[in-house]
Amino acid sequence: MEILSVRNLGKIYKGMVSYEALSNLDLSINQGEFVGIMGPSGSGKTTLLNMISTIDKPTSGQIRIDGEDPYQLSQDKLALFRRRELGFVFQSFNLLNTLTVKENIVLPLTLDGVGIKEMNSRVDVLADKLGITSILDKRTFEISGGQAQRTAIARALIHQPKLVLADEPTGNLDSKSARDVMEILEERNREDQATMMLVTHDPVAASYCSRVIFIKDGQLYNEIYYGDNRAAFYQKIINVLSLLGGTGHEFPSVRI
Ligand SMILES: Nc1ncnc2c1ncn2[C@@H]1O[C@H](COP(=O)(O)OP(=O)(O)OP(=O)(O)O)[C@@H](O)[C@H]1O
Repeated sequence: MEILSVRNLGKIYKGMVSYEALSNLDLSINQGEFVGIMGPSGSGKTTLLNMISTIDKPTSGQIRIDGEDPYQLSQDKLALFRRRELGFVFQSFNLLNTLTVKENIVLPLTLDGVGIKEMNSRVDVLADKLGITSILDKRTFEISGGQAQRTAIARALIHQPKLVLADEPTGNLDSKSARDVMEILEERNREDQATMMLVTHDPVAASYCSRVIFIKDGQLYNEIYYGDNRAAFYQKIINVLSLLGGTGHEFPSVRI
């Protein structure tokens, strides 16, 4: 079943000089897929993510999430749609520092008026899966970057959204924590069929996806699927990146 459908998407930033950041982009993500988006700096990844996460409006084309065109919704319904149907994971974690880990995780449920018992049971199950049970009562300044990102992932998954959108989720982590976070995302995708789209510069992170889509100059460049194993997929990703161009800084060639 198709969860995300992007058709003929175009975005022109208007200013002193207009800039076409995306043009005629088609993309579709099925239920249970874990899709990585890669491309050189300035290729349009963030623009695409902003359109899908309903933060910014496309200039042309159409986006449907589970059959719904979010841009046809009123402002109120759009806010509700974003909160209920989407989950977000950011590079900078975006946790609220005045709240505990647990309070951060249940925030989407609190806003939706879910009962305490239901909330507690969902947190317990998810915290166990993510290995953060022992830090649930800590404040965010008392936990590590890796633990903060796991907390953010728990918050993104707690309301069982249709689509989880992750923007460079490993960007602020050391390589060990980055792998842990990717393993957790991959596990939740595989075991719970959580549908995910991840924008990343990191080929190691991308190698945990089931498919990687490459964008160049605002257009689809190529896509590759996970084959037999992660090492081989990583190598395929590196090969496409080297064809795409870009600097070593943009695409760190960390070995697996
Ligand atoms: N608000 C804006 N106004 C004008 N141009 C913009 C705006 N936002 C982005 N752009 C331009 O659109 C193009 C695509 O930008 P975008 O941020 O989507 O790229 P990206 O692939 O996410 O890059 P990076 O990997 O560096 O984050 C770039 O050339 C950028 O300069």
